[in-house]
Amino acid sequence: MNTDYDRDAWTIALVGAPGIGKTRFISRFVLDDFEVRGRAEDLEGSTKQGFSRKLTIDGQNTIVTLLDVYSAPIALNDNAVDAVLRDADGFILMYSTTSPYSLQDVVAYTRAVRRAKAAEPVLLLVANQRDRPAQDQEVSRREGEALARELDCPFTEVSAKTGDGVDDAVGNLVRALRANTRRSVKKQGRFWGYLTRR
Ligand SMILES: Nc1nc2c(ncn2[C@@H]2O[C@H](COP(=O)(O)OP(=O)(O)OP(=O)(O)O)[C@@H](O)[C@H]2O)c(=O)[nH]1
Repeated sequence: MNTDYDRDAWTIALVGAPGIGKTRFISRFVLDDFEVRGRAEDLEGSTKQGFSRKLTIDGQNTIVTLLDVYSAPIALNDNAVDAVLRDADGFILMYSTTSPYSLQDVVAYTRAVRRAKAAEPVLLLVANQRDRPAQDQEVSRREGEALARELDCPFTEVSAKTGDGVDDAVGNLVRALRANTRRSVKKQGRFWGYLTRR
């Protein structure tokens, strides 16, 4: 039995406009279920509680906890929400491809995340609802990519409904978080080396 999951544990907060599919994304990732019912009912309406799944990414056992951060605009200036954001390791900035407004909102949510975190946060821009029919698609891939360049973070498209891209999105964010930790450990090493040489 492998017991080393908690050596690689990450908390990821989902932020974005109301009604774009954050809860369904969590349900899909944690329970492999889209319809929020039964056990998944517990996913609704939480701020601080996360929903965790054990999985293996690149051969390393991992626990990923997803937090559905309350998304009402007022929460952008809320101390309780700031505290939740501060505790998260990484962030999924989500919008829906069916809502240009939700794309615009990402900028304000990103600002809230950057304000809450002391160091530069590890971000992933995620476009949800890619399964919806062409006539419902109001935000192009190109617009998503342009915003990702502006925010200086990677970008991916998913569907919480079909599950397409969901595990890959979380996996890629975990890889970025691991790389970020290795970089800061290296920096700390250089700092200690500098101090001990003096
Ligand atoms: N077709 C399709 N519908 C989706 C998808 N994701 C979410 N939805 C629908 O969008 C609606 C809102 O989904 P939620 O997961 O509750 O959205 P939310 O962002 O958590 O909403 P708040 O809790 O208000 O912040 C639901 O009716 C879902 O069925 C998706 O990938 N594809």
